[in-house]
Amino acid sequence: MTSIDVQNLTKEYGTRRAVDDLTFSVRPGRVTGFLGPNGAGKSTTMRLVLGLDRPTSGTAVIGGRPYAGLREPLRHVGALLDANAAHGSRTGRDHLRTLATSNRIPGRRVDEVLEETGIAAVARRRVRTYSLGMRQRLGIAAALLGDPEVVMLDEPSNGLDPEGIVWIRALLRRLAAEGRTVLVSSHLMNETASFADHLVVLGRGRLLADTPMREFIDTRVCPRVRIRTTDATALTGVLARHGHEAVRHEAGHWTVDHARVDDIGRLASAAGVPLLELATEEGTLEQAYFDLTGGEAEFTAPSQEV
Ligand SMILES: Nc1ncnc2c1ncn2[C@@H]1O[C@H](COP(=O)(O)OP(=O)(O)OP(=O)(O)O)[C@@H](O)[C@H]1O
Repeated sequence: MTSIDVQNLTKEYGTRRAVDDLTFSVRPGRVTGFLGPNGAGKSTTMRLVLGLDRPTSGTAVIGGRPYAGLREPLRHVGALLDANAAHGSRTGRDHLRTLATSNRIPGRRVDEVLEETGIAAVARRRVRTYSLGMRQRLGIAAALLGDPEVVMLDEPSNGLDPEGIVWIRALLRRLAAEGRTVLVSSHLMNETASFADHLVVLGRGRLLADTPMREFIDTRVCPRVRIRTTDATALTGVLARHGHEAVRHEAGHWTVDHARVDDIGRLASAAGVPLLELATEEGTLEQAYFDLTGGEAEFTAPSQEV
């Protein structure tokens, strides 16, 4: 099985260090989400792995070999970096046929990936007439063309409609279940949470985290208990007597940190507090991500009151 291995990778553009001594591996059989604020170095890292740029120092290899050393690379690595990579004057089908021919990929794969990505109906139209979502699907079709063991996608959900978002989620899960190595960058935290098993997070070119997703969330965000009641005074009273602090939210519900739903339920029941809702609120990837990357963003808008 084929891993992507990045070792002490550094890339400088003039005096700017886009990638700073990065070391991590992307393993087969799982989807690895690649996260980080704008300018963190995700695309640069992907370009270095694909041999589209030369590192200042360090190495990036696929199955132990640099991309440039792979024969018929599309049969090993499929990548989507830029949805506008296809020539606008070509049809989608011709674009894929050219890629297939130069990588000795059987012609039937062109029709298969056109079907799989849902663009068979527009395959004979020129790419310049495609919407962003159609271009994105064409880029994904190109990535899948060689039936590769390694798939790298830079923001694949960009421009996709709701049906497309559901489709890409299932596709990524399937590729990983087939034992492929799947690296996907995204700025959409809910999306990433829905497909990733593992996360690699960058900030200002450096590695901030390389952990299973569940662990990433659980170590940063404590789950809390969420409660709705018709008698807030009784609720806060009984909780305070047992050392719990309840926090009121604008929507009308309460939350209690560092508590278990069973304990809070028993206390409320024993005190006769009427409950409309009692649930565990798991931490989200978004909360954990902000906890880690606060201060790592290079470009931020002034904060706004929510
Ligand atoms: N060709 C280039 N010449 C000069 N600087 C570059 C070049 N490519 C990238 N950079 C710089 O390298 C840094 C990392 O950029 P990169 O595009 O890799 O980040 P990213 O994490 O993919 O960001 P985004 O989420 O915005 O796509 C940025 O500061 C960017 O301006």
